[in-house]
Amino acid sequence: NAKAAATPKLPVYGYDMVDVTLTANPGDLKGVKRVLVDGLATQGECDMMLDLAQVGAKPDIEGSHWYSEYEIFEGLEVLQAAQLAQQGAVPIDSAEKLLTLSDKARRFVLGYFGLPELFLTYTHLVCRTADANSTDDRTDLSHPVHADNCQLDLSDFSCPQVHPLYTPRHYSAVLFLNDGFKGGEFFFAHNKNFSAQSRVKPKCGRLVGFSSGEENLHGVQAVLSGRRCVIAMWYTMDRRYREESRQEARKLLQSLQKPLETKSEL
Ligand SMILES: O=C(O)CCC(=O)C(=O)O
Ligand SMILES: [Fe+2]
Repeated sequence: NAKAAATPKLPVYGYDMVDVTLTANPGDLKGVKRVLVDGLATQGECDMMLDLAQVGAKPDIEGSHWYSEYEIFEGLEVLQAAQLAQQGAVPIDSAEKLLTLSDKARRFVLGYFGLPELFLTYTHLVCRTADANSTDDRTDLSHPVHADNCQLDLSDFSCPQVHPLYTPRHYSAVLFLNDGFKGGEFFFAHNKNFSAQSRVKPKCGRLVGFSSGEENLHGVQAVLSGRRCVIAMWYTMDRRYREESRQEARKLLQSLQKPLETKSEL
């Protein structure tokens, strides 16, 4: 494999990034601000997130206008995860890991794209599960082609940034947690005809990162069978829009940590 011989090296962005390897660069992905890496999470970490989703992810009513009628769409936010830990429904470590993994992804995107500052504005652990009515000849998408920070207008393909639906999002990333389902590929799309420019096959630890504007139209192919889980993340360079609930989640988790064992010897 000629590509393997010339695997480009990534700069190391932190002590916990040494296992992160570049899988596709903007050129491979047929766009400008796009990147694909592997190794951002270990199998153990993916399993923790899958277990967390299994217990905590709940059907998303608000999103119901866009997701496929053949799939169940469930999500969990960071504060909800911390609250589940408080109730003893999930391990504290798992709720903590949702925070640390999403922050690791943030630091990677910040470093790779050479940004001065970057804040998470929303973090969502999300699973899409094919339901009993799903058939292999389905032609719909799990997530229609869209841009993350503007509202694509299909009449003229303009993409106005309309509030309040879209807070200022500058970068997006998706950390894939599993494979073993049918369909469910992420793809970048051409403007106008929406055909795929490049595709990403989900697997544990794989991260796709990209700028959130109309230059990065993307979608998700139908999940034909099984369950596909990811951590979806949106980032902003404007600190006024950072995800407040992360602080709250962190505080709550810190209050739950066992105090250090008191030493018996005096
Ligand atoms: O799950 C994915 O691969 C992408 C989802 C997405 O694009 C979104 O939620 O905006
Ligand atoms: Fe998106």
